[in-house]
Order: sequence, then C-alpha cells, then structure tokens
Amino acid sequence: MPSRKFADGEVVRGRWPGSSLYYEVEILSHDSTSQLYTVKYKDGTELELKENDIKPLTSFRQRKGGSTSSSPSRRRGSRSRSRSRSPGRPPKSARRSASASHQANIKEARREVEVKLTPLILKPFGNSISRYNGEPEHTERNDIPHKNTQEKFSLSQESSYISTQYSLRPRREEVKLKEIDSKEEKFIAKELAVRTFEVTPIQAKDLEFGGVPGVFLIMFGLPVFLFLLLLMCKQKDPSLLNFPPPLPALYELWETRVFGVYLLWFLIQVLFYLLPIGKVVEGTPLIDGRRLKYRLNGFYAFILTSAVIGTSLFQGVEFHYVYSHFLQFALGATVFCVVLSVYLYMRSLKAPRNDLSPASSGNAVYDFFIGRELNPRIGTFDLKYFCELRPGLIGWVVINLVMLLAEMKIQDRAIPSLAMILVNSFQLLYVVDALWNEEALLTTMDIIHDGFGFMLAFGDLVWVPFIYSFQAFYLVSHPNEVSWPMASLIIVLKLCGYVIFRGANSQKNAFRKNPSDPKLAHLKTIHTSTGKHLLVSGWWGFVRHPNYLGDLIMALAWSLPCGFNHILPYFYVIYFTMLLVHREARDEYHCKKKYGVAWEKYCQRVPYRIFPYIY
Ligand SMILES: NC(=O)c1ccc[n+]([C@@H]2O[C@H](COP(=O)([O-])OP(=O)(O)OC[C@H]3O[C@@H](n4cnc5c(N)ncnc54)[C@H](OP(=O)(O)O)[C@@H]3O)[C@@H](O)[C@H]2O)c1
Ligand SMILES: CC(C)=CCC[C@@H](C)[C@H]1CC[C@H]2C3=C(CC[C@]12C)[C@@]1(C)CC[C@H](O)C(C)(C)[C@@H]1CC3
Repeated sequence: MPSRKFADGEVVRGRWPGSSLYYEVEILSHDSTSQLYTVKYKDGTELELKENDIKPLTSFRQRKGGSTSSSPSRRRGSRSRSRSRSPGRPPKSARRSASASHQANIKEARREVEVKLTPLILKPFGNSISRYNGEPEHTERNDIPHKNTQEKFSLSQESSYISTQYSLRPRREEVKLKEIDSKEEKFIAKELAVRTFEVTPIQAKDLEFGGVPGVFLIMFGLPVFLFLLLLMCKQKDPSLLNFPPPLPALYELWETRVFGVYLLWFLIQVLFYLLPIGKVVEGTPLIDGRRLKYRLNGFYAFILTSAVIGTSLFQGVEFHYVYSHFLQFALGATVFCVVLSVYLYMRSLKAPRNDLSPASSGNAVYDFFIGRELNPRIGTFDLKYFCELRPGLIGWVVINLVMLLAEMKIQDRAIPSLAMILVNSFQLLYVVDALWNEEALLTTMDIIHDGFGFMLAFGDLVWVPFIYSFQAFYLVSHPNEVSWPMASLIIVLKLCGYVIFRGANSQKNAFRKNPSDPKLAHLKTIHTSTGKHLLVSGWWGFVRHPNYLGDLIMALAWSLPCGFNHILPYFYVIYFTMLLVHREARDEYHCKKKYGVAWEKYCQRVPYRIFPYIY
C-alpha cells in the first residue's frame, strides 16, 4: 500500500500550482488512488496537490523579527477585501475554529517568499459563482500576471456569472500590480459601458423561457389561466371536459375595497419586515465583492401575523369576505404585481450596471419579465427578498385558513373535514419550514441569478397564494371524506417527502457553510476547479436534485386528500413537476458552466436528475 508523508490536519507549505511559490496550507485529506492531497489555503481555497508540491513548514528558512503577517486575509488591503472572496471560503466562524496549535504554527512560520492572494473579478455581470474553467490545471493560469487583459476578459457572452479567481503575487510586485489593477478597473468600466449600451445581441444570449415570444405568452397566459382555474373550481362539476365558464367582465371583478384590504395586508407585512428583530446575515458576494445584509425575521413576522389573525378572529372579523371575493382578491394582487413590475423596470433603467441581474438580456420585454435589477432596494428594504417569503407565502397560509372556515360555514360543519385539516397542516409545515430556514433562500437561483421582475413578482404575490391554496379552495365546494387508514398513508407520504426535502436541503446548506463540518465527514465529495466541492454521496449521491424529489412527493401528499373524482386538485402536482424539471435544466446549465468537467463527473456518478431510475 503506498504510504503518505503528510497527515490530515497537518499544516505545511503547498506550492501554488504552476508557480514556485509556497503557501501555508492545511492537509484536509489524501486520496490513495490518485495520490493527491486535498489542501486548504488560509483563505479557504481548496486544491489538490501532489506530494512533491508539499513541503514541511520546517524546510523553510525562518524570517528573523519579521513583523509582517503571512496571512493573506490580514494583509489583503481593504479594497481587495471588499471585492470578491474565494467561492469555497468558509464563513468566519468556521475559519476561527482552527485549533490554537494550528494558529501558533502559522504565526511561527514566516514566509521566505511573501505572497498575496488577490481575487480577480473577471466578469462584469453576475454574482458569486465562478465561471466554468475546467479542471484544476486551469487554476495554474492564475498565478501568471495577466499580460493580455483583453484575453482575460474575453468571456462567453451567454455566461452571466462572475468569475473569481486567485492570483498569487510576490509582494514586491504590489505597486506594479496596483497599476495593473487600475488598468483592469478601467477596462472593466469600458467593457461595462460597451455591454450595457451596445446591449448584448439577444440572439447571442441564450434566453430562457422560450425567449421574447415565450415570456410574452407567459405574462398574458398565466393570469388568464389563473382565473380560468379558479372559475372552473367553483363549478359544481369541475370536470376538464366541461366547457370553461366565461371570464366575468373586468368591472365585475374589480373592487376598490378589496384592493384596499390587499394593500393593508401588504403594508402590515412591510411593517413586520422592518422590525429590528432577528439576526442580520450577509448574502453571497455580488459582482463587486459587496455582500448585502439581510435581516432574518420571517419567522417572527409569521408569529406576529398569527397573533393579528387570531385577534381579528376573536374580534369577529368576517374572514368569509376573502372567500366570497376570492377572484377580486386575485385580480387586486395581479394589478398590484403589474404596477410593481412596471416600477421595478423603470427604476432598473437608472440602476448602476453592477446591480443588473445576470439573467437580463437587453430586450425590454424579456427584462420586464425576468427582472433587470438583481436586488432592488429602497434603503435597506430589499423588495425581492421581502416578496419571496412574506406577503405571498404567509398569505397562502391565511388563505388556507379562510378556506377551512369557509368549508365549515358552507358545509355546515362543527369541525373542518379531515381532508381540509390534512391540507392545512401539510402546507403550514411547508411555510413554517421555509420561514424557519429563511437564510437558505439567499443561495437560491431566484436571489443569486434572477432579477426582480414580473416573473417573481407574479409568482410570489399572485401564483403562490392563489394557486398553492388550490386544494383547500377545491375542498370548500367539493367535499371529500378521507378514511383514517388513507389519512395515515398520506401522512406517511408527506413525512417521507419532508424528510428527503429537508434532509437534502440541510445537508447541502451545511456543506456549503462549512465543507469541513465533522458531521459531514462521512460524505464523499468531488473537487471542482472553483475550489468548491460537490457532494456525491448522501442525499446528493442518490439523485442530482433530491430536494426536488422530496418537494414533489410532498406536493402529491397535498393533493391526495382531495380524492380522485377530479384531476383539478392535481393541477399543482402537474405544474410543479413541470416547474422543477425546467428549473433543474436551468440549474444543470449553470452548474455545467461553473464546474465543467467536475460536473460531468458528478453526472456520471449520479446519473438520475430527480426520479431514481426514471429521470
Ligand atoms: N414550492 C415551490 O414552488 C418551489 C419552487 C422552486 C424551488 N423550490 C424548492 O426550493 C429549494 C431550493 O431550490 P433551488 O432551485 O434553489 O435549487 P437547489 O437544489 O437548492 O440548489 C441548486 C444548487 O445547489 C448546488 N449543488 C448542486 N448539486 C450539488 C452537490 N452535489 N453538492 C453540493 N452542492 C450542489 C449548486 O450550487 P452551488 O454549487 O453554487 O452551491 C446548484 O446550483 C428546493 O428544495 C426546491 O424544491 C420550491
Ligand atoms: C408561475 C411563475 C411565473 C413563476 C412561478 C415561480 C414561483 C412561484 C416560484 C419560483 C421560486 C419559488 C420558491 C418558492 C415558492 C415558489 C417560487 C416563488 C419557495 C419560497 C417555497 C418555499 C421553499 O422552502 C423555498 C425554498 C423558500 C422556495 C424558494 C423558491
């Protein structure tokens, strides 16, 4: 059996690939087959090195009285700190947890060659995800000062991600490099000007959702479809074979009072969002290295909302009004969403280029849909983040409650049906889970990649509350008695889905937060050229999107209590399968770009996307 020279956890010097510079690293693991060590640099960058490229600390001459810290993070100027971080860099808390002896080792050993790790921002659009640059040998390019800046920036047009790479530079070159940096900055500014004003030709960019015609259809089709579904559901026989009822005239649907109630609801949620309670966390780094701050108080907002709703019920507020004006509320929310989308588009025209979403194309229609600005904010109020979890998601739970009360009233029941209780409690668990794990939202495609435009505004404020509550709405006028054995089976299904959904999301979130978390030590990973790893065992070794699988199983469990008389309550499962299959394809596309060969390796090891042995 081949022997290894260095032990896990040992602090040594690792050669930066392609250079003669050595850097303090910690040995993370050793692969006996490839004979490669996975090492971690002090700023969190992880690479695989050959044994020849690793030297014990003692083999380096000590620098007498050297007062300069060898820590790249300490020496990194404020400018570079404010730019981008290593994609694989663990959070501060994780870095601080290194043992005291490890720290002493680091302090004791002074560099012969002093170097600095400076992140270079290579792409003027996007967020914190690195561009596809193949396998590790590509990182070797990074230590070479960029003679040809143009080459560095000639990135594929369709890639909308920032690429953060590290340059290892001898210290004496710093002044020279500052000049290069300032040239690079001027270049970026010039590039940006060219890109934004001579807007990327639409055909040169891969537009999602069927491009301009596709989004045009979605924007007009979805609201019409929503009203058709709601109207069909209200029919006595909601069979798809029945001719859909005609859409009522607009004047019948519009009620200013309803709109006022909707605005009041929205403002209450704004107020709760602004309350200075809850932890403040930083989002993923933006193109310019900035990290936006987000207050996590969604769960508190939910508790406060429950208190308001409970008090109103106690005071005798007539919640049936929402049921009897359901279509009017849906229209009010749609109008609000259109006004909001117009506002978002108009303000995005004045937004600095760095604030534009990597998904935006330069085409007005497409950008109105996908969102031109990535994180529109009024002061510290983040419009997208707020809308994603508050008025719509919490509104969904309130609408479900309204349906439960309406069922009792219309069907003259003393207690709600078992089917209604199941639907209400399953979806309540889903929403509470989302609010409890609010921080996880910060790494979703919606926050990192998509702008805030009609798609998310309509999705968050109209689609989620009025379509996701569809099963409860259906049960009000189409009662279904569920037996206890059937209910038990549905509960087991829901719990299975939840365990997969939560297990997969938590495993990935914990791994992304701290890749060396001892609780995850049993999991196998593959290295990618960005410094990040991909999980290839555990939930993420089962299928490539285990969280989607869990979500879909839960969706089925939400529909089953409605029985098998009609397909309508299964609309959510069908729509959701389509949404997640499409979302998976979008994510796959981005991951292929980000991780290249490593992603292909992952796909070979984990061949199924969502459904094992099926898809
Ligand atoms: N109810 C709804 O309507 C609805 C709609 C959409 C989504 N969702 C739910 O929202 C949650 C989040 O979904 P999402 O679409 O944002 O996608 P996600 O699956 O949470 O995230 C995808 C990202 O995970 C990372 N990743 C992929 N494979 C990995 C691996 N093997 N190891 C480590 N990291 C890996 C990649 O990003 P990095 O490598 O950059 O970290 C990838 O871009 C899901 O649970 C989903 O079911 C619900
Ligand atoms: C129909 C149209 C135009 C768009 C639909 C998209 C929209 C409904 C979804 C896009 C991202 C989704 C999402 C959740 C809800 C539905 C979306 C907004 C989510 C808030 C549900 C709860 C989860 O736990 C989550 C991870 C927080 C979800 C984040 C993404």
